[in-house]
Amino acid sequence: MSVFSIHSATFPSSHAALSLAAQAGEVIHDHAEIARRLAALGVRFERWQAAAPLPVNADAQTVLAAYREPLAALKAEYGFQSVDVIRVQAGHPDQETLRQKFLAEHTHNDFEVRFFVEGRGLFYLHVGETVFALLCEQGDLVSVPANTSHWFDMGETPDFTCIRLFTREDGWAAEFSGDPLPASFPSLEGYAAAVSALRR
Ligand SMILES: CSCCC(=O)/C(O)=C/O
Ligand SMILES: [Fe+2]
Ligand code: NI
Repeated sequence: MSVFSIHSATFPSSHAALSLAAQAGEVIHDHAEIARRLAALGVRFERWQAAAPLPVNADAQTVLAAYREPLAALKAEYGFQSVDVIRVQAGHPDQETLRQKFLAEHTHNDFEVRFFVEGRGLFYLHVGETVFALLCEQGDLVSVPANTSHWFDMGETPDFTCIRLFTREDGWAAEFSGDPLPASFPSLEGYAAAVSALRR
């Protein structure tokens, strides 16, 4: 279940799930409603299905082949120049380096498009004084507009595979803000626990 929630950018908690539950302004679970709210921010959020079942831990070529048609449509629509597949699971040799890189607030001068082939991850979008948390899961396609501040948490025990599309040949490039804001927000695990507590 994808989840979208809205916070003040001055959210004071330090990884406290209960305090998130108490302070979250609004938490939305309905995919169509999440998509509608995100569209107002210029974010595209869709649910996709693989044309064929994918073997677990399929290689990049197999993953890209499974989504050939929707990817071709996206490339035609936006002129993407390069595509990659990123898979990070617990025990990945670069797990901590990658986690810290994506946890740092950054922007791209490029439109960021990510499709979750497997697993899950948590995007935080920082727009003005508001932070929007978006828990993405297998099947979710999300775009982040160029120059929108954001960060991403894969969690302490990461498990995700994403297709990433870039409008530049050289792929991932980011500008880091150095803003300490991400440290005051819950991790993927803390966030997931808080939203499931809210549903009980
Ligand atoms: C969810 S794909 C890995 C993270 C990434 O590429 C990115 O740009 C996060 O902001
Ligand atoms: Fe990014
Ligand atoms: Ni800021």
